[in-house]
Amino acid sequence: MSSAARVLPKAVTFVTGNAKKLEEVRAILGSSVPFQSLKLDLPELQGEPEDISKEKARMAASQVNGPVLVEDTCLCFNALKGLPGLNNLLKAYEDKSAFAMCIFSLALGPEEEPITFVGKTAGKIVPARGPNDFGWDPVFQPDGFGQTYAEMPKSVKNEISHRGKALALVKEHFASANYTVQSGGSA
Ligand SMILES: O=c1nc[nH]c2c1ncn2[C@H]1C[C@H](O)[C@@H](COP(=O)(O)OP(=O)(O)OP(=O)(O)O)O1
Ligand SMILES: [Mg+2]
Repeated sequence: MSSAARVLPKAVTFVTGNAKKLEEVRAILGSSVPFQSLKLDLPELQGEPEDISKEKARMAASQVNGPVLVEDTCLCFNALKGLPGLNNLLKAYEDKSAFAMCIFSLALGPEEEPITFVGKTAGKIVPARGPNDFGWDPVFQPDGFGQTYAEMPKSVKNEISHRGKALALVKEHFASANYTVQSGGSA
């Protein structure tokens, strides 16, 4: 079903201070979701992941005064009942299973209810292998693979990752929502 195009006052701003994240988001979204990026100082909130993400989107949308996409990621340990935690803490537990979770929230403006998109990839915590340039990539080995995130080619990580799965939903949303940017709004 196609619906009338929703006109946005300007292009979506992806708010992050993390360059590695931005690199992956660019690679995964390509030209399917036009966006610009911006680093904002936003408080790190406490609470349920989806609530935190929505609140972050609301705050970002009011600072930008326009549509924003925000993202939070955690590595959650099943031994700790899904809590994010320090890898060292896990040494005390037999159960090394974990999942990587990514939540994006899209707020079309400061007064609009954010929409969330969640991606999860199950795996286990292993002794570090591979390049050490992005967070916990060297210690997370996704189920069904012999390599850690850090050892995989980027294209493989992006295909199967928590971020890739969440962004597939973001892409679907943009494809069906049919947003257009007001002329004069930055591209
Ligand atoms: O795919 C990933 N592979 C490995 N490590 C990752 C990944 N994605 C996030 N990370 C790390 C970065 C940060 O140490 C922590 C929490 O991330 P998180 O709070 O969402 O990111 P951040 O504060 O660096 O950036 P932002 O400005 O977007 O909130 O997990
Ligand atoms: Mg953060």
